[in-house]
Amino acid sequence: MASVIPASNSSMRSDRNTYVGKRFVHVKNPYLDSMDEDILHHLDLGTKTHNLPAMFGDVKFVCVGGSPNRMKAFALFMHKELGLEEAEEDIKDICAGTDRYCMYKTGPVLTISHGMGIPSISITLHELIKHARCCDVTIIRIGTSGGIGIAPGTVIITDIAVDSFFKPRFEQVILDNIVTRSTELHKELSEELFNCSKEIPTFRTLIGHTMCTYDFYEGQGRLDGALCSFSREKKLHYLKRAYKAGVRNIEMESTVSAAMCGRCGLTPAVVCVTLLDRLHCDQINLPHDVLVEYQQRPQLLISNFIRWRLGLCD
Ligand SMILES: O=P(O)(O)O[C@@H]1C[C@H](O)[C@@H](CO)O1
Ligand SMILES: O=c1cc[nH]c(=O)[nH]1
Repeated sequence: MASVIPASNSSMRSDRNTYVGKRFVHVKNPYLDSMDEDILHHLDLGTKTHNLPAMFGDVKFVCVGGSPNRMKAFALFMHKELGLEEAEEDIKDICAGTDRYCMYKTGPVLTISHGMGIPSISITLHELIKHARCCDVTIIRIGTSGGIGIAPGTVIITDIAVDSFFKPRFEQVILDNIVTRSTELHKELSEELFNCSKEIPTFRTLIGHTMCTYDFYEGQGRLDGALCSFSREKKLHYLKRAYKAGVRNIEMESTVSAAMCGRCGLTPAVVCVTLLDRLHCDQINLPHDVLVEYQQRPQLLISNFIRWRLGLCD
């Protein structure tokens, strides 16, 4: 791990929860304060080697998504949209010492890739949140998903993240207990995002429930995995029940993201484009250029939202 500040520097050990009158990021772990050093292994950062409060203290928006290339493209796009002076070549991957995740900072926007699935994003969020000394942070997952009963290319702003039983909960196994946490998202933020989407006439945006699964194949009722233990009829029956329960898309990170961020004082949102209609097919067979354009849709919406929040819109 690259050392950027002297190991003896103690100025970074600022007290937790020091912001008054603001919604600050807070951690719920009494053990962290007694640690002499904390190595954020998967981000290749650490409390003795990096001045984390100085690096991230001014962050107001955290944008996360699965793929490193997509998130790098988003960071470069935000850099342009915010009209920042720094040369594009100087925007470096903060986590370059590891190939697990990538991270870029452009003004108040931190962009991070989280890999695929609940365990992967959960590790990212633990390491991201536990030494964050920021306040009033909005965290938005910008992802892809499978739609239910809607045209591919539609962008869904999640109002409620639900599990495979259509329940708004995230079940975390802790030791040998199942701990259930709420997956409530921020209603006003979803509405604010939806209002921003009205300025973009080139694609459709909806608010709906998002189902989060532990798997892409059997877990999402696909018939094309290495294993399949149900019939086409059962699959369609399940997806139609999901639709009736308000689910409009399926992905793999929203419940844990809502549960963790909500508990730690970040305001979470989830905005995903749909790549297919699961009532019609299981395979994603879009031409490459269409896939790329679809993936840019949530990015465009979030860029508009951030510029609007920062007072940069006309
Ligand atoms: O952010 P991405 O596009 O990676 O999100 C969805 C959910 C899974 O991580 C992945 C499955 O293809 O795409
Ligand atoms: O069908 C899909 C497409 C993208 N991501 C998912 O999790 N499911």
